[in-house]
Amino acid sequence: MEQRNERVAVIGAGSWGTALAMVLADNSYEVRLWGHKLEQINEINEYHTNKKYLPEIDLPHEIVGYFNLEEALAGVNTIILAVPTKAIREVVGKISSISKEPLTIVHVSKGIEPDTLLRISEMIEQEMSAEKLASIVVLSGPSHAEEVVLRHPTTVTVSSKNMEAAERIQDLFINQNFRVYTNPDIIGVEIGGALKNIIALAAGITDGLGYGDNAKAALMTRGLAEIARLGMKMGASPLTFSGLTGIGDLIATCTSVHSRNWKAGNLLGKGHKLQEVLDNMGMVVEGVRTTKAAKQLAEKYEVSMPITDVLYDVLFNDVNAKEAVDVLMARGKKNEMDDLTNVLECES
Ligand SMILES: NC(=O)C1=CN([C@@H]2O[C@H](COP(=O)(O)OP(=O)(O)OC[C@H]3O[C@@H](n4cnc5c(N)ncnc54)[C@H](OP(=O)(O)O)[C@@H]3O)[C@@H](O)[C@H]2O)C=CC1
Ligand SMILES: O=C(CO)COP(=O)(O)O
Repeated sequence: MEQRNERVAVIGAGSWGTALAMVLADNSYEVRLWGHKLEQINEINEYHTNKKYLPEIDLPHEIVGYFNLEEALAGVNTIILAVPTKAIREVVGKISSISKEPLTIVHVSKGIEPDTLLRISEMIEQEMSAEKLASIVVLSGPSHAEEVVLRHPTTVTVSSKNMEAAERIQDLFINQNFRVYTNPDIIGVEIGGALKNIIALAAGITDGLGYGDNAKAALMTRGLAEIARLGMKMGASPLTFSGLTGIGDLIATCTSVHSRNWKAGNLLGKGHKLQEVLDNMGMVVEGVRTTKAAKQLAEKYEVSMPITDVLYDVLFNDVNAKEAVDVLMARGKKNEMDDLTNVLECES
């Protein structure tokens, strides 16, 4: 395929940034992959590998690694921002001070900032000078990097306040293996992607405790109910939670050995301490910080989020994982239709 004229810079050379760079290279764009570790960038350019994050994979030679951010951004008007939520402000601040042209920023991170309780698109809006920002687009959905780089069929969703920009990004990424949908509900898309990590941690814990499929199905179903309850209060459409960035990503993350959130939960369920688990993971486990943020959001919006509550206690108050499950099971009786009725009321 002939190379397309547009250059795209992927900012963040971890698992997801590298996988998305490969999709763009498959689509014949000139891809610049920026990372903040010189040794890793040298590895990408000399050996065409990124062994720490994707050990088995050879990268296409069209992907060029950049260590200098100014050089990576030169002549570029679309960037893919693929750093953990914790690093968003620092990295976007640097981009804002360097960029010369208005940029479309496609963020692919799944988190909420504790304390400010902002979604990632809102954090970007705060850090980027208005005159340097063309549009913000979020790309989310059930998409483990490890499968995307094998070109296994994957579906994702893009959303933005500016749907023309979202459609442009749909065209940028879509190919035979990577199918991209649009959804105008940016709140629902960002909330679903961030909060499924909490439930994936919890699913890992019950698997680690040896509880099996019934417990996991219960967590996923009741987890989606509490995500949707909060999301609707924040202004999301309930329908988004039955889409790719809701139930779709929840299934992928709660049931996959690739998920870092599931893996971390699994180790916690087996009795390991949180700090030890995080120290050994070597990659981001977004759900830990997001649990803090979601607990604060539940208080702010006065929404009941029992799974988030007990997970918070396991992570931050040293509550034993088995006791936390006992707390969930001993809650007062409920009518399952209460949540479903809320959804119908919201739709009417
Ligand atoms: N992995 C996946 O399959 C998917 C991930 N996501 C989301 O994408 C986001 C990124 O995740 P992922 O790539 O998997 O994470 P990884 O842990 O695999 O990689 C994160 C990358 O960001 C870099 N980084 C961290 N802090 C900074 C900083 N301050 N400045 C510059 N670079 C920094 C890391 O560098 P260093 O090597 O130095 O740590 C690393 O290269 C997360 O929000 C995640 O939820 C979404 C969908 C799929
Ligand atoms: O979001 C993901 C897949 O859609 C990746 O999940 P983890 O961060 O748990 O690996």
